[in-house]
Amino acid sequence: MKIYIDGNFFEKEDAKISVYDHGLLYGDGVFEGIRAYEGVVFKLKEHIDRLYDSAESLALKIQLPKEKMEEIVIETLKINKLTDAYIRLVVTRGVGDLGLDPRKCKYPTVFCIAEPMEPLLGEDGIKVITSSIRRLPVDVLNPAVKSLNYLNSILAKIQANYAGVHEAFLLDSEGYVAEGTGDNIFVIKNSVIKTPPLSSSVLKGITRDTVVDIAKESGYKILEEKMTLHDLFVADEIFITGTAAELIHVIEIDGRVINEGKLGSVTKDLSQKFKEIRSKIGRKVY
Ligand SMILES: Cc1ncc(COP(=O)(O)O)c(CNc2cccc(C(=O)O)c2)c1O
Repeated sequence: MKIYIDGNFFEKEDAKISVYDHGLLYGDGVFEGIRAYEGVVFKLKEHIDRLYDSAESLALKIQLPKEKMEEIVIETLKINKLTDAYIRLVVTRGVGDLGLDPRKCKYPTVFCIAEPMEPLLGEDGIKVITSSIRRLPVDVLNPAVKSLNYLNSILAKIQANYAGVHEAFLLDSEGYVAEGTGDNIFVIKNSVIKTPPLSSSVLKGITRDTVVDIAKESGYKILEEKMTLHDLFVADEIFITGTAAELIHVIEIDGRVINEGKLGSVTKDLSQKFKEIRSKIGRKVY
């Protein structure tokens, strides 16, 4: 595997960044997780737009134009001859003396990893718990910014691991359901689809947006609405969405079995429609 770092490609074992990189020292940076299917990078423009918005929100100036950043992703896939891949694109504040002041860093570090990833066949559903760790409030560290600060999610994931389940859901500071550690949440009740609004401390997931569009085009009633754990406990169906996860149904939450532990018809329909389009919307590599 060849890794892109600041204009050059390195073999995996030689792909290193400085210990003075503020991305490492302080989590000062942003990233995107992107997927390519059959030689098409799914919604590459949308991912690059979100990356630059996240950077802008942190006053992190990316000198490279968006077009160049897109080419970095394409070139990284080409040099590794990948068609179905998971891509990690990272921009840090850059190398600077010790001390968190961003002005110590003269220019950002940019690196891109691409690894083979077969499209998920749709796991057999997941069990989740509700974490006691609350999602960061929008006025503390806005989850809309996809930063390198993932400890909030990691602490919740540790709780899921100890509970022996796949995933943890986080509530926002008001107690409403926010999102998973690396995924958005959808709930179906009486054929109405709901997903937490951005004001519930969630990342505006690109898969989430795609599923909302598919649902609307399919004629479903879909709402962005604050939800409580009660809404999830009595749901007909629950599923999560994310670039890595795609769509995966939840079979149990905090011990409550959902839809008898089976894949629901709405989730199945949306998942099939997502699989149909995932290699058709985006940027061709070859
Ligand atoms: C907190 C959070 N919420 C929602 C999503 C889903 O967004 P997208 O539909 O745009 O992917 C994410 C993104 N989730 C994500 C992205 C990259 C890597 C990993 C990982 O688990 O290694 C997880 C995320 O990190």
